[in-house]
Amino acid sequence: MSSTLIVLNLKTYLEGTGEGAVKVAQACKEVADDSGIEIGVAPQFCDIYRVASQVDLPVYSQSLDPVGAGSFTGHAFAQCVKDSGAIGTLINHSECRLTLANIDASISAAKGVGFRTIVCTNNVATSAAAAALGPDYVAVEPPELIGSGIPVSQADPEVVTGSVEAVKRIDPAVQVLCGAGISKGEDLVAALELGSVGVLLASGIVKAADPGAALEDLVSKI
Ligand SMILES: O=C[C@H](O)COP(=O)(O)O
Repeated sequence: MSSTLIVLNLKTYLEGTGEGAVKVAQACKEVADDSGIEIGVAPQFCDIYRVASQVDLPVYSQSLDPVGAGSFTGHAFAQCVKDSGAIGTLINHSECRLTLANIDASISAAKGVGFRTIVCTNNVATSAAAAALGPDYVAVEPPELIGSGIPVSQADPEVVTGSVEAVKRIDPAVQVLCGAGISKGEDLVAALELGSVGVLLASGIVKAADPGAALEDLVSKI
């Protein structure tokens, strides 16, 4: 496997009892195996167990709450998310934002169960702030480009290069992903050329008529 990382966030695009998520995850696995590129998938909480038990692929939760076992109604408890089969989590996605204190606490909760942590940010300043909290990855995504079909690598390359520089300055061990509007092979190549190690993406693949073919295109140029 190369060190390039692709994480496909399924958001709440898929209805049903998880069959759709399993199908997309299987397509991810096939493309990962064929290309040698690591691909992970982030289904809804209710689909984590089903996806993780049916597909041999890294599964992430879409968020994680900074709570332990106890009286925490409506929260996602790290140990249970892990027991469901996840190996990591997104934290602070633009569509599920947390306070700075809760980002820090969620990273701690995730690390407490050995999770890979991907903290989402919206600009260079928040990328630097997130890096100071020591996650494994910072994923920078300008909110206005999310779901737009306009790749961040084209519309706002400076937010990627700026985040890479800022994160490196704060903690060189933290790696940078970028996302928003990424869907094609040239978008992934551009993301890597801007200094990120991979992409966090969603609509361009999940909403494609053939997600498997869209994934093949995504990895076709590296
Ligand atoms: O988590 C994924 C990002 O929000 C990007 O979404 P998008 O690929 O639909 O723009």
